[in-house]
Amino acid sequence: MEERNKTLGEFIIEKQEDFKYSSGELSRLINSIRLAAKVVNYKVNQAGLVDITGAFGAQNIQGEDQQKLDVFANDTFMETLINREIVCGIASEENDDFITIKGRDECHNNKYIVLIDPLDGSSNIDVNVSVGTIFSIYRRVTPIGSPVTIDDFLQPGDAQVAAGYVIYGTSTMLVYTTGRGVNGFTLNPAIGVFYLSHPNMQFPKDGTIYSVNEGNYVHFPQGVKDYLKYCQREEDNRPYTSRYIGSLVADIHRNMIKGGIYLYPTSSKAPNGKLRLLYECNPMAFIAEQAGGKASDGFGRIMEIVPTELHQRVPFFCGSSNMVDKAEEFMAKYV
Ligand SMILES: O=P(O)(O)OC[C@H]1O[C@](O)(COP(=O)(O)O)[C@@H](O)[C@@H]1O
Ligand SMILES: [Mg+2]
Ligand SMILES: [Mg+2]
Repeated sequence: MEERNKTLGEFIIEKQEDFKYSSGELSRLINSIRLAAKVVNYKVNQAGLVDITGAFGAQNIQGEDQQKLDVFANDTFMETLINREIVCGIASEENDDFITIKGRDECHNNKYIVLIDPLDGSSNIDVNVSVGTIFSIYRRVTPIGSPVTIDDFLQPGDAQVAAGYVIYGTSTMLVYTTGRGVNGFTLNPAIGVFYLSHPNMQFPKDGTIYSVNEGNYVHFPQGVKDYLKYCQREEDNRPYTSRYIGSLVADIHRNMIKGGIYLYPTSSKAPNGKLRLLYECNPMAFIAEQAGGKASDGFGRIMEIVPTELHQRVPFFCGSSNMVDKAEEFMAKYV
């Protein structure tokens, strides 16, 4: 079968031996995420027609006003993952704490845990701009059969078994890695099947796009300010183009295809940055590095950070390797 016409299901079966832990569960887990993504995609596409936009009327542990679609997406992914008996624990941006799941035998015999940002780019839901879902998969570190603990979730990004995202955009794509490169699948909405449309995705080493919320400029560290001035200076192939969608998944997806860097630095409003290490930065970093890009906190690899809290935030610089290197050069001047 021609590579590009392969379905996600066929790809998963074929690549099964590629998974770090060649077990049926991981492929069934990726398949579960595919199913949930289709349900969320259907709702995202109805956002203008049914009452699924606007605030839900509650705040999450991050102190953010939950949007109705945040809650719908969270419920959908949670129910799908719980009912499929593959994972022993789930942590979500929308849940204060992680949840543990017992198998049919009422024991904790499943070996994978999932961390998820069910709806990324919440500020864009009501204005018909691309949003996404981000997921990160680990093998538990506590003994199989014993109760899941926070230690199973506080693992560095380098321990991820798989990670990926769904982008609900002009088309809906599922992009994921199991540590053997990055592959992108586009949904044919007419028949509800994901097809391999972007095999072996690669981050260009260089780019001319930088993505940052420049509204926070005055609060940025001096190294970031200097790097942005470098991007804007009339030299070589600069000034670069500034493109910021406000949905992490969409900004990084575009930069992975075209070349570019995404930055969410610290600021007075976000002393540790805004993005969460476990279910935003680590999975996007795994994707970026597997595609030949880089992901840093401004000084070192994101995936080497040893987490201390479920919802901890970190500064995030992610994209074309030469651009991340240059940004780190400017940051290093002020340590
Ligand atoms: O509006 P800001 O402060 O620029 O933040 C935008 C960033 O915040 C996020 O929306 C955070 O994700 P959530 O929408 O999942 O909370 C990112 O997707 C995006 O890159
Ligand atoms: Mg997010
Ligand atoms: Mg979110």
